[in-house]
Amino acid sequence: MDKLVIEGGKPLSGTIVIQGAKNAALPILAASLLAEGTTTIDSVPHLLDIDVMLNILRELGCRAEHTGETVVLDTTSAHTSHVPETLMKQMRSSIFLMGPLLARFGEAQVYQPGGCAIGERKIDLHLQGLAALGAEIEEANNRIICRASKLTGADIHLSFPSVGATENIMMAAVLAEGRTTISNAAREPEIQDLQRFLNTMGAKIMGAGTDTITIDGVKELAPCRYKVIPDRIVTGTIMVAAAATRGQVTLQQTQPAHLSSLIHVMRRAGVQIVVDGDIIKVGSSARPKAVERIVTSPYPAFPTDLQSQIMVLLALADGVSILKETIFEGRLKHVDELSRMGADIRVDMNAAFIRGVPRLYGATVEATDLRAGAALVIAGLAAQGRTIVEQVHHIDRGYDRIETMLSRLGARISRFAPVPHMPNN
Ligand SMILES: CC(=O)N[C@H]1[C@@H](OP(=O)(O)OP(=O)(O)OC[C@H]2O[C@@H](n3ccc(=O)[nH]c3=O)[C@H](O)[C@@H]2O)O[C@H](CO)[C@@H](O)[C@@H]1O
Ligand SMILES: C=C(OP(=O)(O)O)C(=O)O
Repeated sequence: MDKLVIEGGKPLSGTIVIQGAKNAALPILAASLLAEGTTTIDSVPHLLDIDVMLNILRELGCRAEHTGETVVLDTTSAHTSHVPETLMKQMRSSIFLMGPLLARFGEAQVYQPGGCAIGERKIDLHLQGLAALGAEIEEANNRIICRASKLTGADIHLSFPSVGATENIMMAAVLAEGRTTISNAAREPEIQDLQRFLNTMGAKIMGAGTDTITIDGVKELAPCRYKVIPDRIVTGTIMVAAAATRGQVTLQQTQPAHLSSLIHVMRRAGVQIVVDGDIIKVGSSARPKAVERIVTSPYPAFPTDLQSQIMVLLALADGVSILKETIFEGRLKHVDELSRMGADIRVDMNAAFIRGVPRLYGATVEATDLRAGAALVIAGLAAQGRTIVEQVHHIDRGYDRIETMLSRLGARISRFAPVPHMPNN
């Protein structure tokens, strides 16, 4: 397992171009299955999750090449609706195959998806949505089989605005007969990106970005070329890293409108942020101020995917902050690791009470999930001394070579891969 070794205490400085969004690219790649032929997707980052998605698509019979930031995907010879269990287990986003497979083949044979251990992460809302469109669903042990000789539009109300369920239902409903309306839909920017992509393929979807999405089914979709939006969570991670190290960083090719809640919180913490078109400049020279209360909630509120990163800034702030996680019940595991670095944080139920300390100290810590890992990297950059972050594969799910990106900003960070064992003879 790779490790990151960080010599902390150096302010980040320089300019960085933000990668395409993992959480937009993954459903878009799955949705490409809906059209027969060659679709080209630009701005696709090199991530473990993207590799897994491309391997699943290959297993289904597609041809997929990822060169530079572009994926060329030929879905013509896709021939099976069965996603192997081993690939399903490698990430949560494997569940995105369910809607497109059902719409294209009238059947999807999948398994409970895997992914980071941040909560129970049920898929009941995905299944209820597909059932409302006419799918028959069989569940036995870990296996899920959805079948529908015909999908028919329906009015679907989500009891919670689940991002993945909204996307799966959109992807199944595009080829259904008639109109589907999703109410209490998730409003995340990645849903708007999926709508734009599907409409570029010839779908008729309106309303993404609001809580009501209307999908008028079409007979078929055509392949297209499409560019994925910038990754708002990677943008946010670098913004927090710049502030925590008291550096000056310019982030290019961002979508600042997608980060309003983070910008608001960081400004309350005393960080200077200048927005100019698609550029965000972050600068900080003083100790951050505590922020009384931050609550993670569905977009446009503060994102759960930036909760662990902002905690590092608050751990260094002057005063006491409260950070409440309402989306995933198991997403405060980084607290123990940050405490090993000198942070003073107490957890009560789903709330972290953070008493800021003047400095953190390097330690050997373990990335327990993707964003927890990113937070530990930020903590290591800001800390005095050497930090070793273990279980880096979690971070590789969402950051395209994080050490290369941070080295460009002057960070002292290197990756160490285990030396392969050489037999004596
Ligand atoms: C690939 C991707 O886009 N991942 C994002 C997506 O995950 P994901 O789509 O899995 O997140 P959801 O919005 O579905 O989940 C939010 C909450 O709803 C619950 N739930 C969800 C579905 C369901 O059928 N039943 C159910 O109870 C989950 O357990 C969780 O507590 O949105 C999350 C919330 O913004 C982000 O943290 C993830 O980075
Ligand atoms: C939780 C995340 O991703 P996933 O839904 O793919 O596990 C994330 O991106 O922070």
